[in-house]
Amino acid sequence: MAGARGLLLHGPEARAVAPRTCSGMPLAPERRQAKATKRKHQGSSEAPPAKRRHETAFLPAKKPSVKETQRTFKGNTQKTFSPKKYSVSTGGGKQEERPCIKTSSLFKNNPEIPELHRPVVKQEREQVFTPESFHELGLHPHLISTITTVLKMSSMTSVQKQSIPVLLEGRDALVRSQTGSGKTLAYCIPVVQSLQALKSKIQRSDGPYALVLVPTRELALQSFDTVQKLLKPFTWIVPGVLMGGEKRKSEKARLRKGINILISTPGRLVDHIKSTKNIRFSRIQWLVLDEADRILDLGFEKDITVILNALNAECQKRQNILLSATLTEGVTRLADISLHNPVSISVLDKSHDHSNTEGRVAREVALPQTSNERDSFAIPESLDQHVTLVPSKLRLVCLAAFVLQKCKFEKDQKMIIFFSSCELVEFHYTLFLHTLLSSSGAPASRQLPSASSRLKFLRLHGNMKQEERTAVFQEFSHSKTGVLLCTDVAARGLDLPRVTWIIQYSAPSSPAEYIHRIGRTARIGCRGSSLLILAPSEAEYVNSLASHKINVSEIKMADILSVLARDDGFKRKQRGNQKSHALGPQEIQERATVLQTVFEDYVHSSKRTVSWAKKALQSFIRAYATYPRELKHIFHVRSLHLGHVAKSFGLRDAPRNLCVTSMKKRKTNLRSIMQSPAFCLLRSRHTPPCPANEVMRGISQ
Ligand SMILES: Nc1ncnc2c1ncn2[C@@H]1O[C@H](COP(=O)(O)OP(=O)(O)OP(=O)(O)O)[C@@H](O)[C@H]1O
Repeated sequence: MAGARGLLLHGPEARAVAPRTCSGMPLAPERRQAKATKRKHQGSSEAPPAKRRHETAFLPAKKPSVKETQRTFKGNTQKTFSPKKYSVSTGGGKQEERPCIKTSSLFKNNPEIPELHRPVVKQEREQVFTPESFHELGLHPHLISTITTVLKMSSMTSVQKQSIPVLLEGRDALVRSQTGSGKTLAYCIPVVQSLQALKSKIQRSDGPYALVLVPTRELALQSFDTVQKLLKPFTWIVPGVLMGGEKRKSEKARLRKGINILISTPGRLVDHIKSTKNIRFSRIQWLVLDEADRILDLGFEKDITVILNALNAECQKRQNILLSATLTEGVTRLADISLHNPVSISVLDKSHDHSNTEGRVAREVALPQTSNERDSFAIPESLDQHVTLVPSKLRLVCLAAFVLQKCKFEKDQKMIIFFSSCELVEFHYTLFLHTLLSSSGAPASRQLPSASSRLKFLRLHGNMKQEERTAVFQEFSHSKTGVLLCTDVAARGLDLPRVTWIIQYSAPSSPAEYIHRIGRTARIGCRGSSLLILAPSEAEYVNSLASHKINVSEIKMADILSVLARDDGFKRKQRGNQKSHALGPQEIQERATVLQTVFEDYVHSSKRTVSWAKKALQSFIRAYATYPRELKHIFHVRSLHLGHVAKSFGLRDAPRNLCVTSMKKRKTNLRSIMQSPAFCLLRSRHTPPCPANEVMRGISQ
């Protein structure tokens, strides 16, 4: 079984992997194929020799010769440990004798890790700060004092220096600058400056003068917070946020009272446009689309059209701004229809092209039309990007070792780990909570992550209730340390201070996604690092990144695993007077096996946990099948070795009856379902919209 791939799913298991909406509801009943058909092996660099078929077999119960007990990382609970034979117990410390299991070796029959011949490319650079202060902009003195005393900022960033005067002149603009370069204030300052200066003083009951659209709820909250701070001296201007997750009734009540600067996710606004009579746009002077390309990615294009039509019906003249760190063809199209004679602002440091000129700011009138202009991205200079190649079997231990290395042995580390689906986030979050926390001195399972002072896990994804999402966002934001496991819901625009590491455990599906994920660190000139974890068969992705002027340097898997040598909690118990090995590769491998065993113990502690791990594996495969066509030669389900991937879910054997063969059909079905009016209505009523790709990958807002 370990070698079986591409098996069909049917019955209850098929329902378990049926594509879901953000709230976890099945999108539509789909016809399942009645018969299971096995796919033949196809050549792949992940395919190990035939021997592997015998590796992961459940053996009949056999009395262990030496009494063995559960391992935790503390290293003092176990009596003996054998990587081949051991008993299983629950993560909560309750011992439970199980049949003796024979596990496959983590380090045998893995595909070879290829040498990475990465092309070194010259990355685009932007200068973050300028020497100029906000005083030079001619802003209201109270606004300046708010910026300097409340926000504690003195000099402008490049994008602010370039955008604010243009926007104060009344021009439309398409603004592109690297992540964490201060784009939010680049539009908030001119909006507040112009609204406070209006001759007839704004009344709350006037309704919106400015409308800011953002793709996610967390970003809506964050932008609202910034606007609120800037408005401190101008108490007559009222900001407000609409973002779903809150009762529509209370949002309606706030709209009725009046909101002058309205920040919203597109879906929720459309909802109100259709159902709330109190929403008026006759006074709108500003329309801002922040993270414009993401708004389109998430399938909000229709919603944007509804909003533009509603605005145009009531007011013709307004200033429009589109902002993002990355631009897509869709944004250029959107710019064409929503911007009037715009200025295109791009903050690229061209000093390496013009040896005697300083980093300068490009202020172009023409919008970037060619894919070349769009496809190369500036990355903060203070961001060190890494990649590591890890065979599928070793992915989980490698991730855990990296987390332990940073968060247990180094000070003040704050990390975000990106996964491709809500299910994957939930799985790894729960697994780490029940296994890794016990190693750091916390009283084992059923403990809230915050119970451990050394390791703290949080998670954020679209299947969570809004109150929980907000609480996690706030907690991680204010925390000095911790590990946030999340979907791409946290990839855009979120300004989470002091994040030191970004891990991409699931590779992104586009360079833009890559840029935004890593952009959660190294913000506003701070230092930060990122690590992309790839399988050996995915090594070519490094070249794909290089074609977008993205440079990554390699960290060897062995170096990541070597951290296990620092913690005797992973040590294999020696029998009798047996001398401990020197901490060479052999000992590291043994310790990695101990770590893997802890995961497997937890996963196999009950039928429920096994089935939960299988569902997570299904979600992984489903997500893997949805990489865009241009990346399919790198990420193709056929190159996955199911038995090996299963191991990275703590499963000792490749589950039967997993289906990946009907993905294509399902994808088509999903697209048509999502485009149907019924689905649009459903998603606007119950959930924020997800693009077809994201629903299929299980990602939701
Ligand atoms: N002039 C400034 N001086 C110091 N800090 C600033 C300045 N402008 C903005 N910041 C801070 O920089 C951080 C990043 O700003 P912001 O979130 O606006 O970046 P961004 O360009 O929108 O990033 P992304 O593309 O990821 O959305 C914020 O914490 C913000 O408060």
